[in-house]
Amino acid sequence: MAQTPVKVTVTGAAGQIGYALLFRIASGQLLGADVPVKLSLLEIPQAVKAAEGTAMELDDCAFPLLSGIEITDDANKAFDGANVALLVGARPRTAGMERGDLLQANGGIFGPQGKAINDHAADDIRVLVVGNPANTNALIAQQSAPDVPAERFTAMTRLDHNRALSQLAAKLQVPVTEIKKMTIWGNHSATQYPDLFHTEVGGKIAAELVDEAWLRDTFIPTVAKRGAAIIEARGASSAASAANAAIDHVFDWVNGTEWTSAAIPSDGSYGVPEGLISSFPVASRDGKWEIIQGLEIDAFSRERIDASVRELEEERTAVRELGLI
Ligand SMILES: NC(=O)c1ccc[n+]([C@@H]2O[C@H](COP(=O)([O-])OP(=O)(O)OC[C@H]3O[C@@H](n4cnc5c(N)ncnc54)[C@H](O)[C@@H]3O)[C@@H](O)[C@H]2O)c1
Ligand SMILES: O=C(O)C[C@H](O)C(=O)O
Repeated sequence: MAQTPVKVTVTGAAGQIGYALLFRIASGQLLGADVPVKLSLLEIPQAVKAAEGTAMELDDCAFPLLSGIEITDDANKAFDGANVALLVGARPRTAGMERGDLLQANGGIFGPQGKAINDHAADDIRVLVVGNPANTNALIAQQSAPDVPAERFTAMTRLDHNRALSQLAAKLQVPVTEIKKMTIWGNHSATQYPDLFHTEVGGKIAAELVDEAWLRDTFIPTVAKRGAAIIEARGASSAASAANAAIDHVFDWVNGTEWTSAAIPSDGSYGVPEGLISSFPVASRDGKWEIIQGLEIDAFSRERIDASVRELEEERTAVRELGLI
């Protein structure tokens, strides 16, 4: 273990996603099987004891790559020297609640955490926001961190991407590995647009392999409302699948990929207003996300991308009015 450990800060570490995430980070799945990590767990004071319990279990795994664990309720300490920040801690949506209801409840968490990242994180900090409403929480954190390059703040739509892969694979009876170029556009919400017009299966465009009614009336709503369906079925929001998607997002960001979905700050591509943190088809090269350019967007897709982007603009307006950015 010659390499200096990478410091990974996880907020909401005592929560259910935290429990599904931390062991995978410590085992090397977040950054690579040869990269030592140091974990920093941030929790609210009343959950610090539970985080200590999780840390005891992490110790008991004797992970060869885990070089240390810090636990704190102080964001300034938690992000001090952090190279990767996974902002999970937030209030989860419960049955019947829409993401808009969460803006006020969660907005206050992400401003101070963004400031702590700004003031204390390492120069190469990469931030993934998982806590909902993820895109707008990422925007709040980013706006509170003016010294950190804006593109280091991202939000998670990889779970939506993976859900779309799984639904399409089941429909076409193919392994997920045969599906290429899946794309989620927009917000991590029920307005998101999973796009099959650029997705390829065995070299053919997926939208041409399924009938339009299934695409419009089954596939899109099933993927977009999967979070609510999981809450309905489990009585709690998705946890292991969300942790899995966070691992996928950061692994690909650091190690590279030719095509996936991630919510990153818009540069104006595809008519998405600059600055909104919106999901795009992305590649990762040299440790940086790039929006895949040059895709043709037909009227069906345009309408759906625009609807989700409109929702992101409304959320941005709402948090501006609340004084959160
Ligand atoms: N983007 C996605 O795809 C996706 C998927 C699933 C869940 N989520 C979201 O992830 C978030 C966490 O979900 P969960 O199931 O782990 O929730 P949870 O309630 O089990 O855990 C949340 C944890 O965050 C902690 N917390 C609250 N405020 C905090 C703060 N200011 N600083 C540090 N920690 C804080 C709580 O004490 C709790 O331990 C929710 O917002 C949920 O909606 C997002
Ligand atoms: O939908 C939710 O509120 C939970 C989470 O974002 C999910 O997609 O599973």
